[in-house]
Amino acid sequence: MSHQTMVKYDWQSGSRNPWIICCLLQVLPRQTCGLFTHTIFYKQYPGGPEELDRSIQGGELFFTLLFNPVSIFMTHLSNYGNDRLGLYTFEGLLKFVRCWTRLRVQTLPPLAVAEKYFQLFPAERKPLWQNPCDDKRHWEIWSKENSCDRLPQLIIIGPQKTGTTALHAFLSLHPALTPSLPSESSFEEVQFFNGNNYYKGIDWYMDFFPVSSNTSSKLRFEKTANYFEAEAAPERAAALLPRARLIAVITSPTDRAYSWYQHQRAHGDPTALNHTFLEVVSAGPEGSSALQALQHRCLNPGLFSTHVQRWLQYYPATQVSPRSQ
Ligand SMILES: Nc1ncnc2c1ncn2[C@@H]1O[C@H](COP(=O)(O)OS(=O)(=O)O)[C@@H](OP(=O)(O)O)[C@H]1O
Repeated sequence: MSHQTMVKYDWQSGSRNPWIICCLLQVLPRQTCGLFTHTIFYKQYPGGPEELDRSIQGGELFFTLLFNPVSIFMTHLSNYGNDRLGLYTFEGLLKFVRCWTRLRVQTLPPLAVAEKYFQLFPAERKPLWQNPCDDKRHWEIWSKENSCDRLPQLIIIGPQKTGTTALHAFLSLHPALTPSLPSESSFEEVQFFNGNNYYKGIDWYMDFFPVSSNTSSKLRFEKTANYFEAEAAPERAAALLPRARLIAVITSPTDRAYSWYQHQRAHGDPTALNHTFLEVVSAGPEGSSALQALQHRCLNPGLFSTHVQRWLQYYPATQVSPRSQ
């Protein structure tokens, strides 16, 4: 057997590493890259060729195929024509499966596989970023320029109008804390876990936390006040920053709602300018959609229990610090 390249994607690590359908492009999830991304000889297979044969004949590779509805194995395109170790591996695997199981093995062109995959795993149409530093295999194939010291350990999650700007300013003065860099569009807020910035990826997020020699020992933090009520934020934050500490500021929901109403008036929101606070908070279903939307923004973040409970589904209570003003 001559030299060949085999790339194996490990489906058994349990890590969710999905990709997305974006701009009409279907990108299949590339699972954790497990074994070989370099050229190897059959005889030099780690543990000996019998290890590879064992994996094919009822071992790890066989189980990978057995337990996953869709298996994707890749080889580098340039090696595709003469990847003899790949051909050996998969011919052997298919023979073994046909001989010993009743599985009907199907092959499909890439687009059809993508369609099938997203049909089976619709939740994976959207990404859920995880910390590459938590898995040695991810970390090893990650860009050399990246560092594990570029994610926050503390997040002020809001809600809006509870004094989060002041809290952010006070914490920024502390010598042991480093705030995220200000955003051009949203000032001190990064706005990553709650909206479309999330799709810009973790490199985009990490750029808010530059590493420098005198800050690496400091605790990095960011504040985004509308993470608190954003439905997707707890799961996303916990996937990337499972050990982060969170601060939520709890204040009177009425004061908070009124502050938001005034905020909107100050920003020239016509609905807030044309209605009293009482009209906004007491509007019924017959009110205009703009009025309903304003009412929602006034009241929804104040449903503290609902939102805190959602965060507690993803973070242990010991990491969430509700703070009253
Ligand atoms: N230390 C302290 N204690 C209590 N309240 C405080 C404090 N600092 C600021 N504030 C009041 O908080 C309101 C602004 O909240 P935020 O900074 O969270 O607003 S924002 O969501 O970032 O826009 C805003 O409330 P209103 O003045 O009622 O609008 C601030 O006055």
